[in-house]
Amino acid sequence: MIEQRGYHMEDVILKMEGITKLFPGVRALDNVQLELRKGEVHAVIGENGAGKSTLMKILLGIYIADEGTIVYKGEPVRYTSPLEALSHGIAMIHQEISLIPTMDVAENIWLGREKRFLKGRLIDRKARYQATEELLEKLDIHLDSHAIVKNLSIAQMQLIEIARATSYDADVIIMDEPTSALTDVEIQLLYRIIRDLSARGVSIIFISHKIEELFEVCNRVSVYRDGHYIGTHNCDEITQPELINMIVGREMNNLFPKQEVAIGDTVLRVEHLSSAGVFDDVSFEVHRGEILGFCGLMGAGRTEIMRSIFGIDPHDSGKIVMDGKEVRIKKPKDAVRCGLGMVTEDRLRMGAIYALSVMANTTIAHFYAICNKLGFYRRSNEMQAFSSIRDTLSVKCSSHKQKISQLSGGNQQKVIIGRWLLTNPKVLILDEPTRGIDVGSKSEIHRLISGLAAQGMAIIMISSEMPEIIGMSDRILVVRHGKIVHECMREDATQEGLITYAFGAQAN
Ligand SMILES: Nc1ncnc2c1ncn2[C@@H]1O[C@H](COP(=O)(O)OP(=O)(O)OP(=O)(O)O)[C@@H](O)[C@H]1O
Repeated sequence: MIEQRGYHMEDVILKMEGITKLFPGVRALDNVQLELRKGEVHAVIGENGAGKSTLMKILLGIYIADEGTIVYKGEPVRYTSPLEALSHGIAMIHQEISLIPTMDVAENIWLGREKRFLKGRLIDRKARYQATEELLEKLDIHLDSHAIVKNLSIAQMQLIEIARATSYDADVIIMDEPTSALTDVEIQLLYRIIRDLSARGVSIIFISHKIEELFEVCNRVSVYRDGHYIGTHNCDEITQPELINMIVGREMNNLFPKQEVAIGDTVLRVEHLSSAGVFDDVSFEVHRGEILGFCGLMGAGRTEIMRSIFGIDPHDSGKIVMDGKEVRIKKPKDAVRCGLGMVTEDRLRMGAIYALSVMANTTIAHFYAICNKLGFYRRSNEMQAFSSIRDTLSVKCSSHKQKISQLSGGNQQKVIIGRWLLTNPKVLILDEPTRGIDVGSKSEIHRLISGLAAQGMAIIMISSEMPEIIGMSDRILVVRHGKIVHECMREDATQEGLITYAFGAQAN
């Protein structure tokens, strides 16, 4: 828990009250409130579509509330743009990286506000790099201020975003799922930065779906559900199950509903697969009905191995064998023909077609199956396929015609996952299937994955969440620096053991 010092923790810096926001056909927020105190880390939590982003967008002036008031530092305010909010000390760090890839770290941080001389005609480059180094040092971020952003990892980019927000001397920083692309070590660094900012009196709004992390880093938590405010608690006065109850509005006693399934024959065998500098001599097999978990640190090569098996990226050597026969997969189309399906990690960028409806986005990879025997499109088949996914994954949308772009981030993800679930492959590869997805829907997706395995599908699941890997997999492989370094059965897996192998230390 963070200690507050040097100011009164009771000082309220921001109060949003009675906030209501209507979109055509949706009451996104209904009489909602949020109270932020000086120097606190305040978690904002709720299911996908609960209204968290809409509330933040109202604070930043991206949307105008239909009703309600915002009082900031004792004054009623109504900003008209994020830039205006920023100039008053409210900064937001988005999940999507908003840096310019071809510029370096320092240029990105000070873009548009560099120190100038010669009547503003020349930028003071020396001052820019000096200020960057001081800023990075203060935050203990080890990055070269001259490094070009496109050569950095997503995690490093996120750290630059954080550095940029702090460089504005913001009083309030909103962090939208800040740890979703970070490794365990970077998460610890981020927590330290947050504690440090908080100790200096900066208030942080922390949006996250990872319940455990709230207890590690937040002082209070406000819960929202279906556009309603449910309540606010001190994190040390509420238990994890109580919080989950508030979020989902019902008892959740089985977070990992894994069914015991008899494991069948080998479906997919990968032999000595290598790609120079990316992964090396990877061999494994997966059986019918089995859930094979792939864990490891971010950047360990798990995604790259799967992308190569699925034909998105090439490999240099090795064999892929499906049902006993060697197959050549050069592009994803070949993989689909062999009976593979893959839900990629960056499914929103790779998968969502924003101009199309929720229904079209769900059924697009399933098109032939929704036609009748003569090959004519059947709307009723499409409706049925869509409804089954909408209901199983609780996709929140106002109608099947709604544009996917209007759905909350988590609901968009559910649609893309649902799309692949409909194609009924022999082997389904899921890369971080529940990242960004709320706790209730997570458990629905787990139930669905487990149900698919029970029907004989082989599942390969990459996840960075250890409880998810251990809770769902029959067998677990640990990848480190592009190699499989450990294999264990579910009953022998412990979080500490897996993490030890992932970090490369010797486990006992
Ligand atoms: N521009 C829009 N047009 C129509 N409906 C919208 C728009 N933006 C949001 N909504 C709706 O408002 C509701 C709240 O969405 P919001 O994005 O605030 O949820 P969220 O809590 O941030 O969810 P997530 O965790 O999935 O990001 C959803 O039902 C969403 O479909």
